[in-house]
This record gives sequence, C-alpha cells and structure tokens, in this order.
Amino acid sequence: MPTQIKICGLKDEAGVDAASRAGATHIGLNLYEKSPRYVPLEQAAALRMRTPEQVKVVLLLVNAEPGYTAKALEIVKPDVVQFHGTETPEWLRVLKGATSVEIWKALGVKDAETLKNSARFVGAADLLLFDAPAQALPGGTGMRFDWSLLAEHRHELAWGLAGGLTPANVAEALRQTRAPMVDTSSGVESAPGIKDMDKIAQFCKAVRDHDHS
Ligand SMILES: O=C(O)c1ccccc1NCC(=O)[C@H](O)[C@H](O)COP(=O)(O)O
Repeated sequence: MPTQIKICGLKDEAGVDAASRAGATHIGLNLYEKSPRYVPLEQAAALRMRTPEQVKVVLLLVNAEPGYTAKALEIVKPDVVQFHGTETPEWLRVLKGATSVEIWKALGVKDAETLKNSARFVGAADLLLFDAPAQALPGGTGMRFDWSLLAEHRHELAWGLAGGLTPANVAEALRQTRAPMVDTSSGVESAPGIKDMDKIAQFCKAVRDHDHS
C-alpha cells in the first residue's frame, strides 16, 4: 500500500494544484483563525471544489463550537475532519453518530503515556495523527517528537505521522516509524503560511522513492 501523503495548510488554487499534481492523497484546509494557514469558510469551500476527486480534503478545526463545526461540514463538505485541539473522545463519539465524514484526531506526543492514552479514541476517531506537542500553535510548529516512542507502541487505530517532516527527513521518518501516512505543513513552505511548490513536489517524491526502495 503506498504511503498516504497529506499536505496541510493550503490556502490557494496553486497550492491545491501543486499538491494534487505531486501525488498527495490528502490536502488540509485550516479553519483555525490564529494560524498563518487559516482560510475563511468560503475559500475552503472553493478549494474543496477545485480539488480532484482522487485527492481527499481534510478540514482542520481546533476546539470549534458544535454549531460552527456543523456549519463548516455543511458548507465545505470535506472527506475528513481533523480535530487538532483538546477535543474529547466523548464529543467525537457524538459527532461520529451524527455524520458520515471521516474523523481524525491529532495528538501531541510528549511521551509514551500520550501514546498509551490514545486508546481512548477507539470508536471516536477513524485515525490518529501523532504530531509534536503544541507550542504557540497547536500544530504547524515544524517541531519533531521522539519517533522512537512509536517503536514500542501497538496501534489500535489507523494512524499518521506529523511534526517537522520535510523533503529531507521524511524518508528517514518512514524508515524509523513505518508510518502508513505522513503529514507536512511548514516543511513545504518558504515562510509561515507560504507554500513552496518545489518543496511540495520534493516531499511527495521522497515518499514515493521510499515506497519503491
Ligand atoms: O498548521 C497550522 O498552522 C496549524 C495550526 C493549528 C492547528 C493545527 C495546524 N496544523 C495541523 C497539521 O496537520 C500540520 O500539518 C501538522 O501539525 C504538522 O505541521 P508541521 O510540523 O508544520 O509540518
């Protein structure tokens, strides 16, 4: 199975086109207003329409109100909704019962305990995205966590790796972790919130080269 690739924090058509052309399987649209990668709802809906059918659209929310969450899902109609705040398994279970959209939960990995506790999302999320712990922002920090923690972990859910992944280190990350999915945002940018089309292509190529090695 080819590694799944999510390019997160796209804000315009050029980024969506570049990620799709490069072979990303998922693109992320960020509705968190404090992020340099924020897109307003209407822009997210327009980019969703622009995205080719084979590429899944991931809508990113951080501790959003239920009403706003419902509105965002209705307007953008994503394939996946990624929760990147302190959303509880209980809340995600409620949402899961009310929508057919795929649900991902991002977790900032501090230590082995974070991974152990992630089992509480079984039945609440379809996939766990293991990311670096929150800094000033909950995600998109460009920081890595200790990948060796994953070696001891028995995954009970589908999962992906995020946090500080770049074209230069993603092959090594895949070798060490055997992640079925990788996610990057700042690692394919020239400045916060500004995607670099060449880096997107290099990232996807590095993943595909690793898949074929
Ligand atoms: O990217 C952001 O600005 C962001 C802000 C708030 C919550 C989540 C955010 N990004 C979520 C992602 O899925 C990123 O791709 C992930 O955190 C990895 O980011 P990076 O370390 O920059 O590759």
